[in-house]
Amino acid sequence: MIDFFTYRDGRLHVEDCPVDGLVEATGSPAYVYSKAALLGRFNELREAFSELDPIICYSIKSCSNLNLCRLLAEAGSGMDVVSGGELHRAKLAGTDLTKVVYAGVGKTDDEIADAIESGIGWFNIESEAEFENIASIAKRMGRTARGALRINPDVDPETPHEKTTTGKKESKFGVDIDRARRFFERYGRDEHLRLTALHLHIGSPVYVTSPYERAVTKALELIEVLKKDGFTVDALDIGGGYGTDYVSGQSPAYADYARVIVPLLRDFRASGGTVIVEPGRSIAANAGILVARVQYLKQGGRKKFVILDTGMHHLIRPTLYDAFHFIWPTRVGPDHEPKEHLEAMDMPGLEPCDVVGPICETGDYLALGRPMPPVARGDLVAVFSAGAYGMCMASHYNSLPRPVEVLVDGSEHRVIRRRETYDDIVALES
Ligand SMILES: Cc1ncc(COP(=O)(O)O)c(C=O)c1O
Ligand SMILES: N[C@@H](CCCC[NH3+])C(=O)O
Repeated sequence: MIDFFTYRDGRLHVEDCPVDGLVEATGSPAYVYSKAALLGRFNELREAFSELDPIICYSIKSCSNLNLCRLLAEAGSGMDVVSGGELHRAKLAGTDLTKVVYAGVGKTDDEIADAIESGIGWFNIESEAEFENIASIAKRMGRTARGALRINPDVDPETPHEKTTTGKKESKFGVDIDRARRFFERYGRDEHLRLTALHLHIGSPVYVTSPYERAVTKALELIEVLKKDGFTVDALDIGGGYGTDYVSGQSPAYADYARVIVPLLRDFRASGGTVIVEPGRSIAANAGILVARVQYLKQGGRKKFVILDTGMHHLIRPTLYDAFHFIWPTRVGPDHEPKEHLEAMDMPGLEPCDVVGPICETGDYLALGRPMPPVARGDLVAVFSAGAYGMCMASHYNSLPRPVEVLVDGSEHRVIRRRETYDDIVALES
């Protein structure tokens, strides 16, 4: 099982907190996070890449609750943001703003001015038009900002779903690597937006290390060419995308990625270059679960449906990317205590179920044909590895409130975002 989410005597615990007891107190559905898991992953990453002493910019989009951002900022993390709203969160979390990188293809004038005013580290520049706009805003403000050109190294990240590939040619993100020299020729001497860095982000999740190897190698070759052209690139942001265990043991450890990446960047670092990484999923995904209550069981033809009080409106990944999330009751008999996800689904006495939500969409499911131990109306189930791209992608579709968010620390738990009410849902409507 995943660290800090373990079964003891048939009861799922988050750290030392039994989940069923916790959810009796908070109600369901609930996103439940483990502080130790979150910080454990952050420290594991820092350790694995320590030789490069990178600026770690946690990717806020993956799980944006302020309490979690604050824990990471306190541990020394910078932030990767893609909007004014995320920059606002980074500020509220107490982030060192010089360690903020700002990506996104559609930054507005107001967002840009705010980021310049805030003194962020780098704008990750996604197009020629955007460069010109940021440079002219900085000039008007009498300020200087730093930019990193986002390049598409055109490597296949081998992500499991085409919707999460980003670093190939003809992607809306960044510019093709072949255009980079021209980009520097045109803009590399600007005084208000100093183009001194490169950025890449090849996709997410990337379960193999070789695409990083190819992408970083291409970036370093480009840096050499740019140097000969008379430009200095003193920072390289290699993005995020590291995998996580949706299925036990599915993903390489940070140390495996580092084994490939660190040697490539050793000389760049030794010559004074700054390395930046932007992990999101790999820090947050296995720090959180979504706990829901079984509302009804239903037979449809030969199919058995387990109908929950959560669904695609709270966790859209299965619907959007055909993503796998291990789902298991929070209380089980001795025959059904899971150790590994795939092995668990081979246990005797399971029945294939479609695990679905209350939303009026056929696509509203969390799993199809999934072997599950017997469950009854009123039981709680946990959807694992839901810490990243869970709550932050949740919606009010069908006017349903979003779940409460709870943080566990040892045997204590604390509500870090209260459950929404119906009044919250209509609060902004006149
Ligand atoms: C530019 C950028 N950086 C970082 C990330 C974080 O990726 P992940 O959560 O897979 O680490 C993303 C999302 O894919 C991204 O678009
Ligand atoms: N939201 C995604 C992947 C895209 C990450 C952001 N570029 C997921 O749930 O897996």
